[in-house]
Amino acid sequence: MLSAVGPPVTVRVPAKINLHLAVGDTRPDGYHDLVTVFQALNLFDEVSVVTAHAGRPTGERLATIGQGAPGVELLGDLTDEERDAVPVDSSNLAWQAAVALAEAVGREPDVRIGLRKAIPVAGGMAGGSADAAGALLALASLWRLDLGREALMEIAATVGSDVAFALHGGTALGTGRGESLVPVLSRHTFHWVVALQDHGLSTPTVFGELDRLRQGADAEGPLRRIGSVEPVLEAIASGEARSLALLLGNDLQAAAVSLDPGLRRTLRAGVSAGALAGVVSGSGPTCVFLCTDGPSAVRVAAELAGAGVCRTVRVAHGPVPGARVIDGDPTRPPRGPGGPPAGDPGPNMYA
Ligand SMILES: C[C@](O)(CO)[C@H](O)COP(=O)(O)OP(=O)(O)OC[C@H]1O[C@@H](n2ccc(N)nc2=O)[C@H](O)[C@@H]1O
Ligand SMILES: Nc1ncnc2c1ncn2[C@@H]1O[C@H](COP(=O)(O)OP(=O)(O)OP(=O)(O)O)[C@@H](O)[C@H]1O
Repeated sequence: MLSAVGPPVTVRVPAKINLHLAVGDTRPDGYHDLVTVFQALNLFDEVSVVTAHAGRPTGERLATIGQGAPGVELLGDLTDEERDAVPVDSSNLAWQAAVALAEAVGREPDVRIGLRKAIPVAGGMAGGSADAAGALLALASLWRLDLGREALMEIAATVGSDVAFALHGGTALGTGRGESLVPVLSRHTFHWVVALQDHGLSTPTVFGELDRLRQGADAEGPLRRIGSVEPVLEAIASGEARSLALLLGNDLQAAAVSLDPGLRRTLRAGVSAGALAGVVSGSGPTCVFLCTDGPSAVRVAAELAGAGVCRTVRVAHGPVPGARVIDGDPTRPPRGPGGPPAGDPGPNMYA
């Protein structure tokens, strides 16, 4: 186990889905203006940070596990494919967040970051962005920074377009690149089935494919774009799953399906299994299916799991809060005698 200076701080951070994702044309900076409705679901990564031994990472390839030098490591029982999909060098988004925060406060990123992942990688649920948000909050606690959430969200926006929402959580209207957020009233719980694939889709590739389809489509008439966001906000406020189901939409879906045609079968199978509606989340390939209630979601998940259209399924609900410190906050007492909350990752990785 790593021997490290001081106790680690652990943050739990949720996955996101997009209930509505309207994509504008390409901006001069290469991004697209978005109007999106994010919702955080109870599918979490955990990010632990601890002060590392002195010494800087050697070049691009950060120190390997066990040496206690600054760097990133993956925790928990991941398959080889999952480990291969997540870089543990300086390109890891949690590390990039640590560097961004360290630069913002004028210190060295002398930390070891441990990631316990449950959010699908490159799945359209902002798994890497969630780890970046988790690292920001955990380090703000470890370093006892007097930074409000607004200041963290500004730094988050420099790391990636989805990182600010991973801090914010709940349900929110995102504009700009997706980093400018306004909370959305959502007092009701919505029940989802999440269909995970055995592969990812590259976000920039999906956006590029949408641009290509839109250019090509001009010859045969414009590619349909999803409608305005106001009805979606009203449906969320009503808590009526059937109303919201009619309004789920994602301009990136056509591009994701163009790159991964099997998603058509997945989307059909979810509705055939009893979901009210399905949509690709973000840049995909994860598909999410809105169900009438919890028991219905369990039934849909069971049927979808056997339909041969995805690697596995999860039953989830939202909204849930954004990134939260769950252990080690030096300014708060440790977790109570009632033992760790459900889903605890087990013994402290740095113990
Ligand atoms: C698809 C969504 O997940 C919807 O929430 C996000 O827009 C993507 O957020 P993200 O993965 O954090 O994206 P970033 O890491 O900021 O950008 C990755 C790449 O996606 C494309 N990108 C991303 C966001 C955006 N508003 N327009 C874009 O065109 C750009 O090619 C960019 O270089
Ligand atoms: N901590 C991390 N966890 C997962 N992927 C990471 C991480 N750091 C870097 N990456 C890289 O970022 C890529 C995108 O990861 P991510 O899981 O955020 O995709 P995504 O869920 O599609 O994101 P989005 O929904 O924002 O498009 C992955 O292919 C992976 O190589």
